[in-house]
Amino acid sequence: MLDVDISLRRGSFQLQTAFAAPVGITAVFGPSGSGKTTLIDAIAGLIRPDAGRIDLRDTRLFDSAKTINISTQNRQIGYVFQDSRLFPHMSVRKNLLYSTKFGRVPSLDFDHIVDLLGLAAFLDRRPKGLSGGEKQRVAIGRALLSAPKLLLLDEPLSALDRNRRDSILPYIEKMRDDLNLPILYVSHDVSEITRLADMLVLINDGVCLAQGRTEDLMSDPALLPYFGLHQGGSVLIAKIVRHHIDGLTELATDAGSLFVPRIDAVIGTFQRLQIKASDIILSNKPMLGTSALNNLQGVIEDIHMGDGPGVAVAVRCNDIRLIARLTKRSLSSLGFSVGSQCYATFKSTAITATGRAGRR
Ligand SMILES: Nc1ncnc2c1ncn2[C@@H]1O[C@H](COP(=O)(O)OP(=O)(O)OP(=O)(O)O)[C@@H](O)[C@H]1O
Repeated sequence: MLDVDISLRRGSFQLQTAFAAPVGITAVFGPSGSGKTTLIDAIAGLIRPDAGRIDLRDTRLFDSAKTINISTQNRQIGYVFQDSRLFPHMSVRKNLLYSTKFGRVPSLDFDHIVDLLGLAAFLDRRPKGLSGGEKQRVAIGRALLSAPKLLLLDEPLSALDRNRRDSILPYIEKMRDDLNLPILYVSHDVSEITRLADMLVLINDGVCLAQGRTEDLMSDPALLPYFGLHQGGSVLIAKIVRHHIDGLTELATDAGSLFVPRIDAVIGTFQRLQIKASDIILSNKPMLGTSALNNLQGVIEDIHMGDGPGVAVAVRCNDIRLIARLTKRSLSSLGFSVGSQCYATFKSTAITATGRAGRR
C-alpha cells in the first residue's frame, strides 16, 4: 500500500494531494497540466515536497515534520517514462538486468518477467531494432527486475499508435493480475483507465478531486464532465455465460443478463465492460418493441445538473450503478427525481468489452 499526503509549489503551480494506492493498478487521471507527473516525481524522490509524508508499505519515504527524505535510489520504486529510456549500447538482456549491477537482487524471477512481458524473442537484440511497444515492454521489465515495492508508469503508451498500444495492454493486464504490487499508472486516456485501473485518483489543478474504485468514480454523475461527456460511462464487471450461435455473447450481471457482440473470452471468466452515458435511454415504463437488446430495471440514485441542457443521472440496478446522460427537458417530462423507478435501455453495440477483469 502506498499512502501519500503532500503539498508542493513549482512556480505558480500548487500541488496538494492525499490518496492511497493498494496492490493493483491505481490510475492517476487528469487533464494536461493537472500535476500528474509532478505527483509521481515527488513519490519517486525526484522532487522534494514542501510538506507532508509518503509511506510505502511499512517504510516512511518522506516526512517533512521528521526531516525524513529517502533518496531516489533507496526508495525501491520502479519508474517507466513515456519514452522507454533504454541503454542503446546494451542488449535487452543487459538492460533488464541493469539494476543487478548495483547489487539489487530482483524479487521477481528473470524468466517469469521475460515470459510475462513476452521478451524471450529479443533478449540478445539491442533496443534500436525494437518497435516502440516492444521497447516499453522492456522498460517495464527492467523496472520490475529492480526489486520494486511500487511501480510508477507515466503515460507509458502515449508515444505509441493505437495498434501498438492495443498490443501492449494485455501484458499490462497480466502484470496487474499476476504481481502483488501497487502500480500507479498516469494517464489521460479514458479507454486505458476503464480497461486497466482497479482504482482511480482524479486530479485537477493539483488537487485530488476524488479517489476510489474505478466502477464508483466512473458512474458518479458529478464526475462525468472530467471523464468527458462522450467518453464517460459506467464500468462494470460481468461473467461470460454463453456464446450464442447468432454471434452474441450473453453476460451475467447482478442486475440481469446483457447481450453483446461476440467477445472472445472463455465461459465462466469475468470481463470489464464500459457503457457510455450517452448510449443509455431512460424510460419510466418498460420499453417494448425496440430493437435494443438490453433492458435493466433500476432506481434513480443521483442527479447532477450540467451547465447546459444536459443532466447526468445515476441509476442503481442492484449491485450495478449505470450512468446516463439525458436532457433536462426529458428529465422533467418523465417526472424523474431521486428514488424514481426507471428502465435503462441500450443496444448490444453500446457495450464495450474493455478487457479481462483483474483481482477482486
Ligand atoms: N520546474 C517547473 N517549474 C515551474 N512549474 C512547473 C515545473 N514543472 C512543472 N510545472 C508546472 O506544473 C504544472 C503541472 O505539470 P505536470 O507536468 O505535473 O502536469 P501533468 O498533469 O503531468 O501534465 P501532462 O499530462 O501534460 O504531462 C504545470 O502547470 C507545469 O507547467
